[in-house]
Amino acid sequence: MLKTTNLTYQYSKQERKLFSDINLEFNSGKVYAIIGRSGAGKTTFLSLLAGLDSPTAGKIEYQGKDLKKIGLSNYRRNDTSMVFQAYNLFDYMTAVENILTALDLTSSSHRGNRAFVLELLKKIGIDEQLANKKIGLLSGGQQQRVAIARAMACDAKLILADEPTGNLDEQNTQEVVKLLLELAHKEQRCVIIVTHENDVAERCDVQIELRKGKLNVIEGPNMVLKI
Ligand SMILES: Nc1ncnc2c1ncn2[C@@H]1O[C@H](COP(=O)(O)OP(=O)(O)OP(=O)(O)O)[C@@H](O)[C@H]1O
Repeated sequence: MLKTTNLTYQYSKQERKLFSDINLEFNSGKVYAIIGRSGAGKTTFLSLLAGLDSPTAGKIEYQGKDLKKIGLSNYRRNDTSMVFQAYNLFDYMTAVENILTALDLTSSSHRGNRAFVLELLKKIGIDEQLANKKIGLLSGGQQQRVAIARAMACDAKLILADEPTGNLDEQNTQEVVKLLLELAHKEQRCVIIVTHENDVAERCDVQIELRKGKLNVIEGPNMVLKI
């Protein structure tokens, strides 16, 4: 679904290359965890996959088409959905309004469908009363679930999340990971997350470790492929 070829990035000519010649494929139906030390370049790597920035060299293809050809803003709008650690929800809107607003920006068949949004929120444990509260009145875990529901509501096949459990307690972390796994396994989406939490990474289908500008792929228990 998403493929990188010789992907290389450096912030500027004066800086060292953060990573180089990364060749990877991401497929639907799986959750990928990008792991590595602080400063290894995880967020930068994710932002390239999300079409927020362009590679210094190499390319990224989505369903066989270069992101440059698709156009980064088209790609972001139609094919991806991002879940940020800081949720990126509008405080002055309710949970339902946040998702309806996000849907308005897409070509989803669910645009304007309040009942659909309420049903989706209910599915992930946000009842109608909570769904109609202003976002600022919800807990961190509830807000993160709303952010995930927003990604679920949009039809994007690719869901990218930067530290989606970064500031959640153990129970909420488990629930959010379960939701992300369901998105991949039940809805055949491709989910790519950055995480520094080992127990979260271990529950994902594939772990990708970014280290010294190269990647190690760990698929399944104890299987390490060096590329
Ligand atoms: N806009 C920028 N300009 C120059 N250098 C940057 C910029 N953003 C990040 N960097 C540097 O690039 C390196 C990788 O940053 P990045 O945020 O991708 O790492 P990370 O692995 O996600 O780290 P963390 O786990 O701490 O969030 C760091 O050394 C960082 O200082």
